[in-house]
Amino acid sequence: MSTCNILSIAGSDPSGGAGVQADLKTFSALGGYGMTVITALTAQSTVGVAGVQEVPPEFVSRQLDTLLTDARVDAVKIGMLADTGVIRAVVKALDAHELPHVVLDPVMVAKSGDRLLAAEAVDAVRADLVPRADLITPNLPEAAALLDENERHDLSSMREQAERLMELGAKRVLLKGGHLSGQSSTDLLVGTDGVTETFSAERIATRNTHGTGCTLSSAIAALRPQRRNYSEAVRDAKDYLTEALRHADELDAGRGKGPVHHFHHWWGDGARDA
Ligand SMILES: Nc1ncnc2c1ncn2[C@@H]1O[C@H](COP(=O)(O)OP(=O)(O)OP(=O)(O)O)[C@@H](O)[C@H]1O
Ligand SMILES: Cc1ncc(CO)c(N)n1
Repeated sequence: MSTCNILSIAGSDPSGGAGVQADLKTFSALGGYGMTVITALTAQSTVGVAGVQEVPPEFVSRQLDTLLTDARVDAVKIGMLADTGVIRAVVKALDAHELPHVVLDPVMVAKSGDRLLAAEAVDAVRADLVPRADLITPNLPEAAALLDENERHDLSSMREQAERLMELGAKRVLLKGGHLSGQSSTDLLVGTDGVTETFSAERIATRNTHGTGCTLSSAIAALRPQRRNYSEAVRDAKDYLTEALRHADELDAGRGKGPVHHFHHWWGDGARDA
C-alpha cells in the first residue's frame, strides 16, 4: 500500500501540544501523510486558552470540499469543532464524501479547564456526529456530557456508560480513563459485537499531559488503515502515546501542562509484530 493519507479536522494550538499540530506530528511518526482542515484558531499555551476564533462554517465547508474533491483520504480524525455551525459543515462533508475510518474525539474542554465547544453544541455532536463516526473517543467528562449523566470514576460504571454511548448510535466507543486515579491508565473499547476490551498502560508520573487525547485519536486514525481492526489500532496507538508520555519531561515548551514528545517512532505495516 502507498503511504496513507490521514485527515485531521480540528483546531489549531500554537503551543504545538494539541490540536492539528499534535495530529500532524502523530501522523508523521506513525508513517502517515497528514492533511488538515482547521475549524478554529486558539490562542493557547501550556498554561491555558486565552481566546478562540472560530473559522466561519462556510469556509470550513470550502476547505473540506476543495480537499475532498481532489485527495484520497484513508482515515479521518475529528477534534475541536467549536460550535454548531462548524459541526453542520463537517456533517455535510461526511454525507457528501464517503470517508473511511472516521475517528471522532468529542473535544469539549481543554486540560486547563477552558471550553473548546459551545455548551449548546453538545446536542449536535450527540445527534449528528456520534452516529456518523466509526469510533468515538470520549474522556470521562465528555462521556458524562454526551449522556447527560454525572461523571463516573470507576471501571464498572465506565463499562455501563460505554454501553449507553453505543445506544446513542455509536459504532464503537473507546472510553478513556486518563482522568481516573491509580497506578494504571485504563481505557475501554466497546464494539458493535457488544464485546468490551480493556487497554491498560502504566500511568506515567508527569504533569505534561497536554494533548494526550488528540494524540491518541490521531494515532488510532493513522494506524487503522495499517492494521486489521480497531482493536489492533487502539493497542498500538496506546503504546505510542505511553512512550510519548514517558519522554514528555525531556521537552521544555512552557510553564504549565506541557506536551507529550513525538520522537522517532516508526510502526509502519506490520513493523510491530516483525
Ligand atoms: N499519566 C498518564 N499516563 C499514561 N497514560 C495516560 C496518562 N494520562 C492520560 N493517559 C492516557 O491518555 C489517553 C487520553 O486520555 P485522557 O482521558 O487524558 O484524554 P483527554 O482528557 O481527552 O485528553 P486531552 O486533554 O488531550 O483532551 C488515554 O489513553 C489515557 O489512558
Ligand atoms: C486546538 C485544541 N484541540 C484540542 C484540545 C484538547 O486538548 C486543545 N487543548 N486544543
